[in-house]
Amino acid sequence: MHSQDVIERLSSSHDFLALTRQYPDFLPEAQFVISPNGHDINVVVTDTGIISFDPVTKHVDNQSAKDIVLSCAVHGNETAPIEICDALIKSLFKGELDLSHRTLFLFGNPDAINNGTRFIEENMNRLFMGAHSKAPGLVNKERKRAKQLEDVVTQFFEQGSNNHNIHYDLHTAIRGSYHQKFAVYPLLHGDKTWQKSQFEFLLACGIDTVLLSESTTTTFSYFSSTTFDADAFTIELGKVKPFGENKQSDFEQAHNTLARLISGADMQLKPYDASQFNIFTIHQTINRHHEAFSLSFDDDVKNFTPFAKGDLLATDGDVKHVAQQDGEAIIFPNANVAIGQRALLTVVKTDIEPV
Ligand SMILES: O=C(O)CCC(=O)N[C@@H](CCC(=O)O)C(=O)O
Ligand SMILES: [Zn+2]
Repeated sequence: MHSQDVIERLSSSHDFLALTRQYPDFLPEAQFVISPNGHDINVVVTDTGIISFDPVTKHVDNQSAKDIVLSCAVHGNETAPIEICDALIKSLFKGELDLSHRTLFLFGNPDAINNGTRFIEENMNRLFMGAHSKAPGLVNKERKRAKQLEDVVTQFFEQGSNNHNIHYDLHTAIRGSYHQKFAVYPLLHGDKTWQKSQFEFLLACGIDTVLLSESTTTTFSYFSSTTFDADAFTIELGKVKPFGENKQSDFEQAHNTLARLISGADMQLKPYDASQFNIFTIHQTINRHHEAFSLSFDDDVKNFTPFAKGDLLATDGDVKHVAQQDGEAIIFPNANVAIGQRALLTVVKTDIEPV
């Protein structure tokens, strides 16, 4: 495959996901201009799963410019976000969607998409903030890919307007959830504080539940939030399902709101009203340290299930982890994580005043 082949394939099929899945390891760089609505858009394919769209004719002034990263498939089997990004990319090619803001789309882990699994060797969403290169170094494809994604995002934001950086990292959760859609707001540093406008955006996507992280992490959204001052979230849009099994209506609000964001259309946001949100703070992060690790509850127990103070949550070797407060709820329980990794979060309700 040569650059010209990439350009020809995309010009005729508009299907960057298919091209990515056919060539999960490598695509040659390609740069070309499309004018689906008479407005030139500069398209750059950097590699497999990495494509950006830049409006040559600016529709917005510099003060309103946004540089937007939409990533999906950082976990390969989380298909609904892949379908949303795929649809947005096709709409841009076909001219069904206008483009007002530079937008970078990332299909994070093409091999894992094809494999239908969360990852191949290592969970990529623990490899950002340079973790990819810490011991044992760039020893597998996921580590190399995490580094490449960091580099691409760095270049994208550095070449942008630096006016308003945005990164929504789209996921779906392994378990069902009492709150179907929710976002993780990464820890904010310095005088940065939670943004009302972002809560309004989330609500327009159908997300009324937000978990405030209180620790540094090595996730993709934390990387963009911390390094580029981006409004960045991990966004959980529902439950993991294979391709073809996602109910489109469940994702319509998120899809339409992202489309409006990219196109510069009126976002139709409702003014922030705290009573419309469930806001939690992350209370315990329970990592697995022993081979013998078990959760105290079944696989069908949903995210946000509350426990009573003293209830056993997990046993890690000889250590027993219990709920420390009444109503402490579980998130992302997974007994099968690698040793040293996060096996469970707990959250408790909180109130905040975003600005
Ligand atoms: O459902 C699960 O157990 C995991 C869903 C998922 O992939 N969640 C992200 C959250 C990242 C964050 O904390 O910002 C992850 O575990 O990577
Ligand atoms: Zn995920």
